[in-house]
Amino acid sequence: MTPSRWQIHSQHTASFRSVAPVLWLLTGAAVAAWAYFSMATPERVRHFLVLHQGLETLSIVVSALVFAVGWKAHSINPQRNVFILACGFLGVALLDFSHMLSYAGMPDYVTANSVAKGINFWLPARYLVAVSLLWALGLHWHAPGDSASAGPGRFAVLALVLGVVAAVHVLVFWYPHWYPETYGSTGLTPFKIAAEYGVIALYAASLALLLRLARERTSFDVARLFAAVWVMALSEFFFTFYVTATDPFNLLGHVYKVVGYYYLYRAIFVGTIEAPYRALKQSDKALRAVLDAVPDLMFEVTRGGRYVEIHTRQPELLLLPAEQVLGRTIHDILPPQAAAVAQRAIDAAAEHGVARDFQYTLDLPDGKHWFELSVARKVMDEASEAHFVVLSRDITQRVQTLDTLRKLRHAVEQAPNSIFIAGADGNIEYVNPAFSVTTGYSLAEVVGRNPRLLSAGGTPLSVYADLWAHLSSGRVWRGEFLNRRKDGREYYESAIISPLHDEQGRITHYLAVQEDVTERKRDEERIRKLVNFDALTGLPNRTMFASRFSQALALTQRSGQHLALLYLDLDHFKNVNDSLGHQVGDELLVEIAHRLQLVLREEDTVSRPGGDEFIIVLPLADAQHAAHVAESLQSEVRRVCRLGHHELVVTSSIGIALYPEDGREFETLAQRADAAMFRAKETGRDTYRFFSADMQAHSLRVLQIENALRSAVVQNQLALHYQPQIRLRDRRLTGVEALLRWTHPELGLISPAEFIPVAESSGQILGIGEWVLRTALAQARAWCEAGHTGFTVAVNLSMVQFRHPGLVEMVQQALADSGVSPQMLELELTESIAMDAPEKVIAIVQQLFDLGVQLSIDDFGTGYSSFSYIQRLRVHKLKIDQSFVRHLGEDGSAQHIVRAIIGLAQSLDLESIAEGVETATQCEALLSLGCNTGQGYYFSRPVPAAQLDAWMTERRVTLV
Ligand SMILES: Nc1nc2c(ncn2[C@@H]2O[C@H](COP(=O)(O)O[C@H]3[C@@H](O)[C@H](n4cnc5c(=O)[nH]c(N)nc54)O[C@@H]3COP(=O)(O)O)[C@@H](O)[C@H]2O)c(=O)[nH]1
Repeated sequence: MTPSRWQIHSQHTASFRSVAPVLWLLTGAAVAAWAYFSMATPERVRHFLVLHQGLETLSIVVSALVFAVGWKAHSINPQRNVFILACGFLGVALLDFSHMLSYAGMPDYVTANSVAKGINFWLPARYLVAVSLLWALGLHWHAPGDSASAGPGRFAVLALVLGVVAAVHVLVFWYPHWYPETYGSTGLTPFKIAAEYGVIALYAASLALLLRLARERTSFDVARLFAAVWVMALSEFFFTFYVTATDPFNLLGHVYKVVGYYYLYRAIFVGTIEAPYRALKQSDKALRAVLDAVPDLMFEVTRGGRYVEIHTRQPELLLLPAEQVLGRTIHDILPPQAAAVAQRAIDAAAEHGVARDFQYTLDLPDGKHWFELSVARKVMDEASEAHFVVLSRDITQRVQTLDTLRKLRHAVEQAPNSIFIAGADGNIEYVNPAFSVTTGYSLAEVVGRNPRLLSAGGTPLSVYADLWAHLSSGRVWRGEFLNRRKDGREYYESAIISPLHDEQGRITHYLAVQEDVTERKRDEERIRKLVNFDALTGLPNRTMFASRFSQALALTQRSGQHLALLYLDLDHFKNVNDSLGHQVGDELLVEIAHRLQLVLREEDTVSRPGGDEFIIVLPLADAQHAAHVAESLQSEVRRVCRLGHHELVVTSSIGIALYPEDGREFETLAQRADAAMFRAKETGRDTYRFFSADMQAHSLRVLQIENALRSAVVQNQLALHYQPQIRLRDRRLTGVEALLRWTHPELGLISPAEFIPVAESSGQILGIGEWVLRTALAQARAWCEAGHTGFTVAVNLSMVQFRHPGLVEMVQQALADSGVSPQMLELELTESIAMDAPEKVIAIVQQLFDLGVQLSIDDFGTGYSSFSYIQRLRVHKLKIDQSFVRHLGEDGSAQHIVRAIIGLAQSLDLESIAEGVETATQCEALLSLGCNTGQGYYFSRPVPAAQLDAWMTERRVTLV
């Protein structure tokens, strides 16, 4: 900061403060003395001469000291100002000495003494002081230690001063008349007074220079010099007042002169002697502080490693106390390995001047420490033995930190996750190898670039907004980006980005740890699809459909409208599977699923709960809309499907249930749509049906039967009736068919056509079927034992029984248990059984055949079995379905079918039997067509075994 015009530099403030009181006092005293002695004629001072001589001697001594100090200081701190003052004061001392010897009252000094002679030496002395001061102050003051600026040398100045002094002496001794009169009979002459004022004027000029210098930093004590000049100026005033040479003004002037000289001496002494020493002390202190601040162990050793000096602030790092180390060598103190390293460092320093980075370890009480040596040869004179300054730095923490950093670097470089570090400006500064592997960009390619170069453009802007909101507030961000590799491939990356802070808490970098999660996302998507979608068709599965249904229901409920649930089942899909294989069946399902979706709106959902069934929810749909959609779906399904080289036409049956009329929750609506779909099947297929009240009643009835059936066997509610099978040619009895009858105490007689399907769907048919077989065999045994043989007892096998793996064993066991000959047992398989899994069926039929039982295919003509397939089935009879027999005689087509079946049986060498024969016409027609056997009400209704005996007797039916 630049001080204001009059402001004293801070360097001088304290010094000025210390001299100010003295100056005020002396000035005040001078004014007071002047006032006091001016009022009355001052009296002569007693013993003036003694006092004068004493004061002069004092001032001569001080002047001599100024010279001595100033002259001698030149060798320490050469300053021209100082030696000018010193030389000046030598002259002053000599002139004052002559002034003292010339004083009146003293023995004559070369020539006769007088007051005037004393003044003649006095005045040149004063001018010499004033001029020396002005000259010295006018020069630039150098800092201690600087060499003197160019100009006359100190001997030249000394010679000049001595010359002036000599000239003054010559003038005063031998040419006093050249000198104007300075003292007369009335005291001081005007010349003398004017000369004194001239000195005062020179002092004033010096004071002005000093005030100017006080505003700057200087190498000398401005305040004391100012005090010296000020007091000397006061002294000069006294010398203008006195009348007689012995009055008080004269004495006071000498006193002030001595004080002034003292201040001058102090200023010179402080500036030249004290200041350099103080500076030296200061620098020594600073050096020591620097040494103390050095954190390292510092040794001075010889070439051989002998310790000469030790300096440390951490004595605990020394292996021994310093006093025990000094005088010994590194080989005495350090372990051999460390000593060898230290010696190598010293040798290297001896050769090159400096040696660095020599490391060794020491086992200290608190563990292993690493030290690093720096050695420098100490510059000494040639003759002395070479010394070396050794700095031993404990780098344990640095080594450990470097070790940690190395591990961290390896961890980052070998991390499987891609990592990058960006600066505060967001530009990349570092990427690890995994980053390059993932992105395809090398470190050099991305350094200085913004990470947005990876963006594939698909990440929502809100993700970036959230990212920067987190980072700018110093928080960690976790999220996902859709990025693009260098080769253009897109990938998903999950990222954790953290801001890195410096000690002041400012964000300096960003650290991103990222992972390519593309595969994981694909897996998740696959799992999501597996969990929620049908693997074959890609349609929502049951779980997903339930969720979509809930949404649709909620939407419908909010709007107060209707919702439709449709159950669609493909008609005779099984035939496709069986005849063309499951591959084609699957392709057909995929195609149908696709077609269904084409018909539906975006808000509609279709699902495949299994097999060839599809369930569809239509939110905000009334009956009319549902019917319209059902028709569209059916016509879309009905279109020809081209699957490979196959051309298929399939139809579908649809059941429809409406919310809220038919139910309020999914289960109820699904059950009712299913019931409606069955009704559609029953009513000829390729149609749709809405759920109705009678279907509801039917469902309840099914439930009732299912429950009641569970106790039917144990409660003895079941019975078998037998219907005769008559050979048409001779009306002989060839067999009987066992037909199940169930009489429930409350529900009454229930037809097997009603309860057998319920027993099948509830799984109870297995137990019931076995009961039928064993009961029929028991009856057969009874007939055998009664002598009625030569006919078969036919038992119906349900599809569920046939599929059961233990069927053959069960039949075998029942036969064995009954003791009935297998030939007497006939098992009726429906044509639909025969169509199920052909190879498996052929195998089971073969096993049953091998048991020796008779086998017939029931309801023949209603299925789709081919000639080649029937040929491979080891059966004995084809049983013509009663629907064809019923229309014999009235319907030409029925006759053709019956003829065809009989022809097929004949060609395969099988028996043919017609069921449902109710009239003689039918009987005749069958006979004429070549049918072997008939069964029907025309011969007999199914009757209990006891009645059958009576019937045989009554109708005189004979056994074969
Ligand atoms: N798995 C089992 N199925 C069985 C068993 N018992 C019967 N059934 C099957 O139930 C269906 C209905 O049987 P049912 O009411 O007994 O009807 C049979 C005859 O009564 C009836 N029939 C016989 N003759 C005539 C006739 O002249 N007119 C006429 N309208 N109906 C007649 O036909 C049924 C015989 O059927 P089928 O077995 O195909 O020969 C029926 O499908 C039975 O198979 C059983 O124990 N197990």
